[in-house]
Amino acid sequence: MGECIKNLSPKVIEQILETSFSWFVVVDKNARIIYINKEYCDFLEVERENVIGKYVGEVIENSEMHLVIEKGVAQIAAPHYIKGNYMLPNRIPIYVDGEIVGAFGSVMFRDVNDWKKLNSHVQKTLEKIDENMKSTMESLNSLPSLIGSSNAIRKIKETISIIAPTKLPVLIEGEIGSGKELCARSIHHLSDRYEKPFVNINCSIIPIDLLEVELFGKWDGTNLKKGRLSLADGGTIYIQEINELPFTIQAKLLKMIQEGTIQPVGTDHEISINTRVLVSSNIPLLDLVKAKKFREDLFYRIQSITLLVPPLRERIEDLPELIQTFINKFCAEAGRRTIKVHRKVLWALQNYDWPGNVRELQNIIQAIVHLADGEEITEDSLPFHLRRKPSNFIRSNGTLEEILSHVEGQVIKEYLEVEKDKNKIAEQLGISRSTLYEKIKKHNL
Ligand SMILES: Nc1ncnc2c1ncn2[C@@H]1O[C@H](COP(=O)(O)OP(=O)(O)OP(=O)(O)O)[C@@H](O)[C@H]1O
Repeated sequence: MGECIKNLSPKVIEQILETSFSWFVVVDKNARIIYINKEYCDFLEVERENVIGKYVGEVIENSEMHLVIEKGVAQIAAPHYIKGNYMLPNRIPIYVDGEIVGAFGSVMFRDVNDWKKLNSHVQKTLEKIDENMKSTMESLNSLPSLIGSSNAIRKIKETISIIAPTKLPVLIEGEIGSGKELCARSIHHLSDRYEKPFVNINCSIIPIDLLEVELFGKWDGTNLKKGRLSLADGGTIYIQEINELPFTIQAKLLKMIQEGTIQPVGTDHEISINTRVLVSSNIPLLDLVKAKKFREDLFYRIQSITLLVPPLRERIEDLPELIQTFINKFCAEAGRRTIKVHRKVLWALQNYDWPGNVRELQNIIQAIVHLADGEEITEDSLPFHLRRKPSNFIRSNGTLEEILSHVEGQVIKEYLEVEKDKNKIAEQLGISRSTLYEKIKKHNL
C-alpha cells in the first residue's frame, strides 16, 4: 500500500480529497482536526483555517470521531444528525504500526434529500428485481407441472432434470395429448434459457410449402423475415410432429443442429444461431426411418435423448392424482368448493382406454366440474361413453343364436345400469324405443 501511494504526489492526493463526491475530515489521536475538505467546510459554514487544530466536537455537531478513536471500531453509515438533517457518515480509525493515530470521517450522503434520492433509487431497483423475480416465478408456477408418480413419469422427471441444463436435442415421443409439450416446456424452464423465448411450431398444421420459410426465415432482397428458429435464438424451439417435416427441410435442420447455422430462403448467406432443438412425434420415428420416410442421419442426431411418454392407459395409477389436480384447478377457476369423486366414477375412469390421454381427461373433468351441481361427481355426470362397464359378454356354450341373444341381453343390461333415459339408450344402440322395450321384456330386465 505504502508503495502504491508513493506514486501519488501531495497535490494529487489533495485534488482527490477536495473534489471527490464525499466530504472528508481527518483528526489526530486527540480528535483534533488535521484536515477537512472545502466542501465540508462550506456545508458547516466555517473557514478551513479557523477549524484546523480544533477539537472535532466543537466544529461538527454530534460528532463521534472521539468514540471511534477511543474504541478503535469503525462506524459505517451510522446516522448522524447535523444541521437539522440526518446524514450517513463513515468513521474509520487510522492505525499506524498497530497504534491508533487518528480517524477519518467521510459523508456518503450530503443530506437527507441526497439520501432519499439514493434510497428511492435503491428501492426502485429492488422493486424491479422483485417484479422480475415474481414474473419468473409466476411463469414457472403457471407451468403446469408434470403430475404423476408412476415409474414412467418419475423416470421422465428425473431425465428432464438431468438433461435440461445441457444444449442437447431431445426427441419426445408419445400419443396425442400424453404430455409431450409439457415435457418440452419443463426442459426449457429448467434450463438456463428459461428467460429466453420458447417457440413452437407444429409441422402438421403448417402447409408444407410454407414450412421452410416459417422455420428458417426469408430474404426478399431488402428485408429478412425471421423464421421461428431465429425467433428462438438464445432459447428453445419445440418442433411438434417432426414426422411431417419434408426430407429437404430435414437436411437443413440437421445442418442447424450440427453447425448452429441456418440459411434463410432466398439467400446463400448463413446466419449463426444458438437455439436448442426439442422435437416431438406422435408415431415412433424409427418406424419412419425404416420405411425411408425420415432421414436416418437426422434421426440419429436427435434420438440420443428420447423421452417416451406412455399413454395414460399404461400408467392408470396416475389417474387419481391427475383427477384431483384437475378438479382443484377447475373448481378454483369456477370459484366453487372442491368436489368429491364417487368410487363408481373412479372405477369407470380407470376402466376407460383414454385415446386422447391426459388432454381428454382434463377436458372431461373441466366439463364435469362446470356442470356438477352437487358435492360429488356421480356416474350421471360422466359422458355416456364412459359410463359403460367392460364386461365379459362371451358365452362359450350354446348355438350361435343363443350366444348372440346372451350378448344382446348383457349389453342392454349394462346400458340400463348406467343410463335411465331409454331414448338415449335406444339412440346409442341404433334401435327404436319400442324395440328396446321388447328386448328388455324378452331378457327380463
Ligand atoms: N402429466 C401431466 N400432468 C399434468 N398435466 C398434464 C400432464 N400431461 C399432460 N397434461 C396436460 O394435458 C394437456 C395435453 O398435454 P400436451 O399438450 O403436453 O400433450 P402433447 O402430447 O404435446 O399433445 P399433442 O401431441 O396432441 O400436441 C395439456 O393441457 C397438459 O398441460
